[in-house]
Amino acid sequence: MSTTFQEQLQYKIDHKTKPLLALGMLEDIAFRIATIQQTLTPELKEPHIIVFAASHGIAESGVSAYPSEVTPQMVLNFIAGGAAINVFTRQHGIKLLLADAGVDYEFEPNEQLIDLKVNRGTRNMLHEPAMTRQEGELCLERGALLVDRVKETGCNVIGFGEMGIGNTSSASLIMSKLLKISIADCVGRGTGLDDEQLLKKQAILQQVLDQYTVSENDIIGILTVFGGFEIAMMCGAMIAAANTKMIVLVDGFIASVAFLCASKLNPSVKDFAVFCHQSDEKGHALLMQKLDAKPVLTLGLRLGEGTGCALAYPLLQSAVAFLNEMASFDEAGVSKKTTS
Ligand SMILES: O=C(O)c1ccc[n+]([C@@H]2O[C@H](COP(=O)([O-])O)[C@@H](O)[C@H]2O)c1
Ligand SMILES: Cc1cc2nc[nH]c2cc1C
Repeated sequence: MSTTFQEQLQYKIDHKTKPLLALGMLEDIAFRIATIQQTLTPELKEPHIIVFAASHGIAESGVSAYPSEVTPQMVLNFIAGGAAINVFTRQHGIKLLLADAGVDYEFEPNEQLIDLKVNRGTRNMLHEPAMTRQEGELCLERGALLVDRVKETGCNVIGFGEMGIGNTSSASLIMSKLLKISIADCVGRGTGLDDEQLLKKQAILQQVLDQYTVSENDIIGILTVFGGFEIAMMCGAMIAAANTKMIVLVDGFIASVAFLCASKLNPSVKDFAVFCHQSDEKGHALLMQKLDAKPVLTLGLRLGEGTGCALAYPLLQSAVAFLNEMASFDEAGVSKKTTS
């Protein structure tokens, strides 16, 4: 009797020297990675994380606890190697790429910063759409092209992070619109708003939402109206990564919203995703539920930058290692479960 690939894979996992299912979520991760690679002996090669940075016009309306200039300042910090994502990618041997998707700052040419700048920040969507449709399409295209370049290194596992003061506002609006959920359920404290500031942010975002008529089927239209450049670029990058059968590491709230857009444009991206962590940002738990996702880590992070991807990566390595290296009951001469 012939067995399917999935049956062979499940058999291999189930016959490792452990009680059935005793490696919990590591078994799901191993199953997913092996299925993506269509092999019983998967490998993780040339892991990359790309951080896309962009500025947001809405930031001038008081929706973030930090000023807009933190975005270019943090880009300089990434270049200098001093941000959390630099530390964690160094720790785990992950190659970090930095892309300027649309920061409102003229950086000196620097070989560590990939210039994909579409504009110097989005427009304030309280007054006009965050970007033009052409800009939105350019973001998808540039994100995809960068991933195609990374693919040439032999990379088969890639995570996406972001940096953009104000981007939880864009993410909340996109989530609310695409999933038809009230904005109140999608808005959170972002970089750390207090109760009063949170209510103000919610009122501003409700005003934005009421202002535009865009169909929930028009994904690019929604990205265009609500921004931002880094979210649209992550969306294009995720689709390209899945198209070339890479494992797609999904980070926190903003990256998950980019993934939501990607999955609406191309439902097959879901087969390539590993949801790395449950962010503390309000809205993320509901978004994970709607995507039927069970994040690997719950650490109370709300940083972005792809930090959840970097922190989850060693667990993917463990999942692949147990599948490749652990002995089976037969190999080790260990007695199998007693059957009643
Ligand atoms: O990844 C997350 O879940 C996450 C949650 C809250 C905030 N952030 C980061 O904080 C910034 C956006 O927050 P805000 O308040 O400026 O909209 C942006 O740079 C994100 O990387 C990230
Ligand atoms: C300092 C700082 C670092 C960040 N990294 C990602 N989002 C951020 C927001 C702030 C404010």
